[in-house]
Amino acid sequence: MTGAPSSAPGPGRAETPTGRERRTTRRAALSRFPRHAAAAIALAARAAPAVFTGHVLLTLATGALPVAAAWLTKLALDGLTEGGTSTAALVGLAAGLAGVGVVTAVTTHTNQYLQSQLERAIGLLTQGRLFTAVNGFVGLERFESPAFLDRLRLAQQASAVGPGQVANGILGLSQAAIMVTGFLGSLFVLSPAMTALVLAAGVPALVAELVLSRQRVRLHWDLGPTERREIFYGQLLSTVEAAKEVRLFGIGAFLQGRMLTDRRTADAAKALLDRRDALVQSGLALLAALVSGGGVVWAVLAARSGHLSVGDIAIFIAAVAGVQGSLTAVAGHVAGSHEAVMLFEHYLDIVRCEPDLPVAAAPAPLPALREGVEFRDVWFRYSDEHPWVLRGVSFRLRHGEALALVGLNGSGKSTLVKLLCRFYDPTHGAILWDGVDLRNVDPARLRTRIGAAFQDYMAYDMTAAENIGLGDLDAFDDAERIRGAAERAGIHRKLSTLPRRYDTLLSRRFPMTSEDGEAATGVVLSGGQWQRLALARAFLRDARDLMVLDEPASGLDAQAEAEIQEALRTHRRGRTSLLISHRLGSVREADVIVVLAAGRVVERGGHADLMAADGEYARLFALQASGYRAEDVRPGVEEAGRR
Ligand SMILES: Nc1ncnc2c1ncn2[C@@H]1O[C@H](COP(=O)(O)OP(=O)(O)OP(=O)(O)O)[C@@H](O)[C@H]1O
Repeated sequence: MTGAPSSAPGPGRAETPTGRERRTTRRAALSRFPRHAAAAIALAARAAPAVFTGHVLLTLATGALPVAAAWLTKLALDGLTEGGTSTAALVGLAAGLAGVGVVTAVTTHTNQYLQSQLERAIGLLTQGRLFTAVNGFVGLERFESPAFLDRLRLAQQASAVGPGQVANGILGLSQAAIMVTGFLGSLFVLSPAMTALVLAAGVPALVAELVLSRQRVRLHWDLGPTERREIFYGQLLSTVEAAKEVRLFGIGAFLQGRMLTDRRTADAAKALLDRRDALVQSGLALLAALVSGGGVVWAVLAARSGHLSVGDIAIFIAAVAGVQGSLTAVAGHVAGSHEAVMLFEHYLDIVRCEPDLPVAAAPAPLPALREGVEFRDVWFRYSDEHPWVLRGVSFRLRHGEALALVGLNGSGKSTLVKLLCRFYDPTHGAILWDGVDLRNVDPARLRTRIGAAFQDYMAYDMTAAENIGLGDLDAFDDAERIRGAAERAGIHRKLSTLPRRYDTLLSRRFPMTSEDGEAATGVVLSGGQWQRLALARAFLRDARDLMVLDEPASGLDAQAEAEIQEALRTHRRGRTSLLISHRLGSVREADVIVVLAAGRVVERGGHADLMAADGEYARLFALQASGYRAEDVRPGVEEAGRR
């Protein structure tokens, strides 16, 4: 195959919505509101059923209390001014008022506590579900998509507080509705015209709040990349990994400038919305003040002409304020829950996301490797927008064989390994495990069969034992196996001398407590020591069918490299392995060497054959060997180096 396949779907494309798609999504979001609000409420109820029930009951009860207080006040005032009411009845009304006050005070704080408890329970449940979903993405493509990362950030925010906000918003809405109904009823008895006026004045507030809440959600989304960049610059300025270069190159102020520019951009957009918010709210507040002011004038004149009693005036003032306050609260709760539901959608999008790589409904079984792995005309690019990285790669790795991949930087070696672990699927062509296409097997099952040390290995801020044990959770607490792996990776001696040996924290990021309960300092390993630790982690999985080592010795000193090469040679014997290395001295003993150039296999064969062919491999080998001229190497050492 010579030409590049033309219609390959790129893995990143599906996650990058266009402006039109985003607008359609927003419109559709409104129609999905009831369904998603119901999902959020159901989630809240499931997180802590008893707390949720208590919170609902108290919230609804709190809605009726102000109406009851207003009526009790009216009756007491009328009783006092109009006469004919017994003292016992007046005392009863006063006691009722006091009782309402006591119940209000108690329920308010109890309800606040229940609300906090509910939010914590929801946060725990949703964070768990969110990261279960994230862990379920078997590939890497989503983690490289800016749209996905924005959605994940919003989902994290929304999952922690979203369902609680939705529940509170809807409960608050019900509470405000009870209050509005109670006060509207009271007001209607006194003045139907005023009731209509107060109600009409509340409608613009509702509409305005809805529009503003949509704008706020849109702003959250639009500012996603800016805010993530700001966090990125902030991390560069505050993590030890970047601190060296930041100081040496004197780029602290430069990065800080970029961070603050992003912050200013985000702040300017937020300030614009806040100004709009303030303007609209002030206008609405003015309207409300005019309506209630006019109402009070009318009530006083009506009382003067004998149409209203003193108690009527009291309940009128309470009702106008109550209706207006409740309508504002209704608008606020509608907007709040609308905003929370729209944010909660990001959470739902992630937890209900389709698998990132197609997983067969009935995956093919993946028994131990018997024949080998075959790359069959594999073409790959990271997305439609990216250039081809692999262009029709075909080769076989036979069972029990040690295969080395060599080639210049960027020729596609690590990409091949990522495809082999099925972090991505080939755009065209296939990778076959004993003849079975990797697309047809369960990725988790495939990975249990592979041991690997990646070029960009992880240095976990955990103890030494944990750093190795993560290689195989079955051996996580198996000190013997962990020590064995460390010995083979040549890091045991170093780990044995650490303050708490294998239990020493390999980080200064977190506090460590020593055996006597005192605070102790974590230890920092050198680059080469970390690389040995990463190798030990890989060795812990060495009973797996296939060992993949991507530049396992790039950071090691000459002696360590010789030791590791020896360990790898011993390990490879009779096992299937794939080694990537730029140090051609370490690949010469491989059974097969595959040379990649610009995503194509340009040579393959044993070291001697490739040297005899005098092609790309021989050129690279000679170039590297010229750095070790024979006259500079003592005879014994030269021999040892060749072993
Ligand atoms: N996640 C990614 N998204 C987009 N392009 C990528 C990604 N990873 C690698 N590439 C590109 O793919 C090409 C091959 O990269 P790869 O890491 O496979 O090369 P390599 O042969 O392992 O290089 P090296 O010897 O430097 O490790 C490079 O041009 C690189 O820019």
